[in-house]
Amino acid sequence: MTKPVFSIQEAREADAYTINEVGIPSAVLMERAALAVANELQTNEAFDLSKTLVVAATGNNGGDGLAVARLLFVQGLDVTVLLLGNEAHATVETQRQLKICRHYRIPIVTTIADFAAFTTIVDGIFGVGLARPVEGAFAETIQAMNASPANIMAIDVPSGLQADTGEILGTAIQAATTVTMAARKLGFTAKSEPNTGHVIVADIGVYQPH
Ligand SMILES: NC(=O)C1=CN([C@@H]2O[C@H](COP(=O)(O)OP(=O)(O)OC[C@H]3O[C@@H](n4cnc5c(N)ncnc54)[C@H](O)[C@@H]3O)[C@@H](O)[C@H]2O)[C@H](O)CC1
Ligand SMILES: [K+]
Repeated sequence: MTKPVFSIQEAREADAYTINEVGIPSAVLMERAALAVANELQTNEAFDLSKTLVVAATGNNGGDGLAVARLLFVQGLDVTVLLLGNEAHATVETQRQLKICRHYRIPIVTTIADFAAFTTIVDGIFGVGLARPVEGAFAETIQAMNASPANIMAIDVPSGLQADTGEILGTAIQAATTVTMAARKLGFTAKSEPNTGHVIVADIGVYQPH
């Protein structure tokens, strides 16, 4: 039986158990995570998908974001990817998703002049891997995303929120909706509602060891 709320540790253990013991490839988990996010974007009327920006960093949260961008793109939707961080540091799964986005020639940029030009923004910057206060270009990007009129969809954790404590590490995304994988996170309390927005738990086939 899987607990309804995970700590970061439990999320990582469940992820590792599913991949290494159950044998479901991490790429499958990433695809299921992306499908859950893309489905919510396409069925929730709060999200106007006329012009979507997916902001991705180089961890697996970014990989989820890149897969979301591709899923929207193949539906004929107008999608742009803003890639943050050093691509050379990207995880294996995120490198795979970058390659797929490039196959489809999805626009991938490293700067955005006007975030207000977008009707929906997807936050694929940091998930449970947030390890220190957000600074520099990452902080500026989060602040520009929050300042835009677009509704924000956060993937797994609103970036900048510490998923165990609900603490804001420097600055954090203010999402309309967060689609979180496998279980709510400990830090998703009433106090962090301005950052998480409405929380949806996606069953992506990740369960705790039993
Ligand atoms: N739970 C599941 O079963 C699944 C989760 N998925 C997604 O994977 C992320 C976790 O991915 P991970 O690579 O561990 O880390 P993140 O992408 O969250 O980000 C960490 C990344 O960013 C760097 N970093 C951390 N803090 C900072 C900072 N303050 N400034 C700059 N850079 C920072 C760090 O070095 C890492 O590179 C999870 O949230 C889900 O979205 C799977 O895709 C599907 C299954
Ligand atoms: K995120």
